Amino acid sequence: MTTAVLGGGLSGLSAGYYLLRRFGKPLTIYEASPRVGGWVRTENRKDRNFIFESGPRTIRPIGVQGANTLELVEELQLEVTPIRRSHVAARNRMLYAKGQLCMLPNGPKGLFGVLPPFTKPLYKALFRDLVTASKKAKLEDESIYSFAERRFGKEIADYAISPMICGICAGNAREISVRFLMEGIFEKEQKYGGVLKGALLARFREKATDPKEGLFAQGQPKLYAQAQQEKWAMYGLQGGLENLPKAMRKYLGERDVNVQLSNECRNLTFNSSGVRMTIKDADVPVEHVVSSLPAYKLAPLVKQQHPSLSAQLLDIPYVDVLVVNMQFQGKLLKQDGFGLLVPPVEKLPILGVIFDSCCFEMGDNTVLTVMMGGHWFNQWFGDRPSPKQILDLATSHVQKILQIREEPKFSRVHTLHKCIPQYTVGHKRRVEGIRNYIKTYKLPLSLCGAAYDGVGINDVILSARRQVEAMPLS
Ligand SMILES: Cc1cc2nc3c(=O)[nH]c(=O)nc-3n(C[C@H](O)[C@H](O)[C@H](O)COP(=O)(O)OP(=O)(O)OC[C@H]3O[C@@H](n4cnc5c(N)ncnc54)[C@H](O)[C@@H]3O)c2cc1C
Ligand SMILES: C=CC1=C(C)c2cc3[nH]c(cc4nc(cc5[nH]c(cc1n2)c(C)c5CCC(=O)O)C(CCC(=O)O)=C4C)c(C)c3C=C
Repeated sequence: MTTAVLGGGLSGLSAGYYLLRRFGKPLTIYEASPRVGGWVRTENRKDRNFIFESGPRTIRPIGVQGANTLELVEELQLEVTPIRRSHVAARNRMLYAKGQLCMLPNGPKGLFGVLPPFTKPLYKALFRDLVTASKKAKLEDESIYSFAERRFGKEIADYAISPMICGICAGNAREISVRFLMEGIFEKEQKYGGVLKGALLARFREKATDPKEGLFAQGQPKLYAQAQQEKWAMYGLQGGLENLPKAMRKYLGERDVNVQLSNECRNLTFNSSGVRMTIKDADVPVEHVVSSLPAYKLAPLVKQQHPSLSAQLLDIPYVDVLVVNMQFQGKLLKQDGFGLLVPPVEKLPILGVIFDSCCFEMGDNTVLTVMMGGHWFNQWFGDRPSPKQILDLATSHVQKILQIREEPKFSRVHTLHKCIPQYTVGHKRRVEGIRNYIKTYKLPLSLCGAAYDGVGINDVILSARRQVEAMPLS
């Protein structure tokens, strides 16, 4: 079967990897830009011993998705930098709220004291869940904010859940589906009438299944076993995360997979023998296409023949994020940790700050990444400030919150346009609708990537694998 992949981000490269494994060649990956990696981008300042990441920097080694990525990392022989659960970056996560830096609890003891910004011990929120009956009418979906408020109260929704949503999709918890992060918890709550009740009763009443079953023919990946044994909370890659797409490109290239850079796909026409792709201005026929493109980029390609599919794809919204990387000379942080998030109720123009030089060894440097915008991009940055204004805003907030007097020695400002999809209420149904359309019209098209099955690195790699494995063999 002749296959093509659209997009050379992590999901497209993964689709290439799994297609090669399942179907062999011929296989071509078309990438619009002159590089692979999509949002994964590292600036490695070897001369000064620090790294700037404008996209992701860590991966979680958890669950089936985590094991799957580690299998790939092992196959590519990449050098990982584990962050163990005992590491300060895994233990210390902070909020900036009510004018102060607040450490989030990192163990059961933290449930019993009153920890700012919360005004009551957290066990009371759990008690509330235990004694609050669920609504009689079962819900298909709701926002993660309304779920958290309903079960645990407004304070948890404002100061725990809302910042967490900012730190994963730069989104507004009042719009994001509870199924995005808490599908299992939500379903048990609906079934058993409470989160704690659900967790306890499901233990006795439901048979546990191993979601990894069937995924690893030769047993679970060695690196995954090592991560579990050594209690990794997350990991990065030596030299930065961009080494992952670079290594994938090299691996595919060495096996004669054609990775065509600066080759944008401009149209797709489906016919009885497959698909005709318009790549730049040339017509290229293939039997099956795997698209890893953001949904809003795929929409115009199918609009002519399938306007309804195109409209459904456009129903998946995206947000813009501003990323400001800064390097300071010397160790300047008073409190080490992964970083801080700013709850949206604080109404500040920053979403949070990541303490890169605490997560990874960067010599005598303090490296920070400030993230801004997301759901609130237009509210704060609608009049398109200059990079200098953005840098000044980020610097002044870092100086105030972290009590740093210095100016950054090096900095970078990136505007990431439509970089992260928003799984708003009803997302799961929306994706089912899109995939059902493709099935009904028997289109030789598979969809993977951040738009559909999860926004993290692990999710997009597994999404590619599952889509390739679901393709018919001929
Ligand atoms: C600021 C930020 C921080 C993040 N942090 C983390 C983190 O810490 N951990 C984590 O797990 N995940 C993180 N993520 C998420 C992670 O980066 C994404 O899950 C992942 O990069 C998405 O990969 P993708 O291949 O699905 O999409 P993309 O990276 O968007 O790749 C799509 C590719 O398609 C190409 N393309 C577009 N149109 C066309 C066309 N018409 N023809 C051909 N090619 C085209 C694009 O140029 C691009 O290369 C973060 C994301 C952002 C934005
Ligand atoms: C502490 C500050 C953080 C900021 C600021 C932040 C911004 C930010 N993150 C994403 C996208 C993702 N982040 C992911 C993981 C992740 N992010 C943080 C913290 C901040 N993120 C942490 C501690 C983690 C690790 C998760 C954990 O261990 O609990 C992920 C992957 C999620 C997954 O399922 O693995 C994504 C995706 C954006 C877009 C963003 C911009 C504001």
